[in-house]
Amino acid sequence: MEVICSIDTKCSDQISLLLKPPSHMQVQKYFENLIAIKKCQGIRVIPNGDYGKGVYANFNFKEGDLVLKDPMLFGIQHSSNKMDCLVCSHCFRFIGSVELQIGRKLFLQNLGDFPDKKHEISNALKGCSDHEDESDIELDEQDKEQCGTSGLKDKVVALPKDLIDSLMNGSFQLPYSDQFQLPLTVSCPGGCQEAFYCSNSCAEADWNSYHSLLCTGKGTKTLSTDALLEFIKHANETNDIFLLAAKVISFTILTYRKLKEAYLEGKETYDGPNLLDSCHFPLLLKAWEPVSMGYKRRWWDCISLPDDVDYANEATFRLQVKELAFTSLQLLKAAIFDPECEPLFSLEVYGHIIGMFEQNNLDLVVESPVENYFLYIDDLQPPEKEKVEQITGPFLDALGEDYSNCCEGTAFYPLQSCMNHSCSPNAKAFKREEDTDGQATLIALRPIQKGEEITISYIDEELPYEERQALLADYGFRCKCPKCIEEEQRSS
Ligand SMILES: C[S@@+](CC[C@H](N)C(=O)[O-])C[C@H]1O[C@@H](n2cnc3c(N)ncnc32)[C@H](O)[C@@H]1O
Repeated sequence: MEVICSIDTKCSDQISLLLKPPSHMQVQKYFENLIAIKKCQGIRVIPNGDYGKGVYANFNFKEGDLVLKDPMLFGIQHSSNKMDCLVCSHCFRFIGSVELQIGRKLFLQNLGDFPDKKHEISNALKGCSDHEDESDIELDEQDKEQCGTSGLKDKVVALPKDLIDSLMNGSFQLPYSDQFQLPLTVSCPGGCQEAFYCSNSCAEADWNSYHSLLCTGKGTKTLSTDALLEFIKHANETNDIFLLAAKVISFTILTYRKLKEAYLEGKETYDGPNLLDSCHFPLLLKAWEPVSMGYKRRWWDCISLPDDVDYANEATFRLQVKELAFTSLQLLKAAIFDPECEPLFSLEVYGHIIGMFEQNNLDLVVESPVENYFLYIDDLQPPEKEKVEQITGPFLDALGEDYSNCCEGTAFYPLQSCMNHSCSPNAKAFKREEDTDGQATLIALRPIQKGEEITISYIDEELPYEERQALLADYGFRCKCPKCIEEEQRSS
């Protein structure tokens, strides 16, 4: 059965305007401004290259030079990764302390069902924060029994619960951990126990940009916390890309409200015809501008067919994806709907937002300081190394193989997402030692001359030709880079 979203019909004119690709002039102006603000003068975005817009060198770069640091516009840590790493919900830097990271992971891996344990987690964070946490919820008897003593996964070694607690509350310090200091945790200003930050400025920026509408705490600006919790639960159980789409919608609504306030105070003007006086639609278009620049296709049209779905069932699969998006959208609408921003709640817009992440496919990865900590201990000289390992060894054993998982998620980077693909790229995303947050860092793989296009590889470029082309088909193109042309000619 076809999915019908009434807003798609009701707001069709505004939706067309929101989804219309920006003109070359708009692209040029937007990126010139962004590059000036971000002070990344080494690049230019040119709107009308061979494959739409692309990024070009504005300087000569040597091999290994930093080409660009690109702060994300929207990002999420994967729900499944939240158990492994405690990171700032805004910049994705690791927070607390090495002890907290280790203790929290041991604590959570023994609790089992993570999403339902937020009170316990919050309680556990007491003493590792620069804020007094008001929550005084106690673990129930079953949890107390489980934690650190039973219910442990295979291969990992049990540690006493008191020891895990003392790691988390800061009363136990691991040797040499002062060499790996992390920012203290700052709680969410809305009082939820989901978001934590590395600084007040990150907490404030996140609140003002997205989180005030998506917070489940007492200070939230959401319409219904229950509806929001339902939306989050659905996303966690199906696809956490919906959480990222919710951030985009929340960002646009909050930006629209700020623009409207400034407009009503006479501080903001807008050009062009006033399409809908009551909702200041041109202001909504302006709030949407950063999103309008991202390359987009409808999610259910562009998502690749999973290996276990037969081509004969493709139409059914795409319809199921559309239905899933519709269910998610209805839950989000119940939580944060704003009638002045109604077109944002159309399935057409929601599908394109999610499709934007699908087409740009930019991984968010931040290395864990826990890995560096254990590497440092491993590099100590005897007899100090043996002495220290007597203390750290049991923790390493208890953590098991995944002792140093990175922070992993999905993000949208405004400049990196303008970079076209090459199977023989001249730049790549690469985190240096000093890159400890979620910004994208692009490094030159070989000398790049001023005026040359800067390309990255969207896939593993070492794969054989046919496999590369199959993976790139998900992005809607066959690669015609020199390496592909040469390999194609050789095989024919
Ligand atoms: C992340 S965007 C890159 C920016 C894009 N050119 C734009 O105009 O916004 C990815 C899309 O760019 C196009 N693209 C990127 N690299 C390409 C290539 N080597 N050949 C053909 N199209 C490419 C494809 O349409 C792809 O889905």
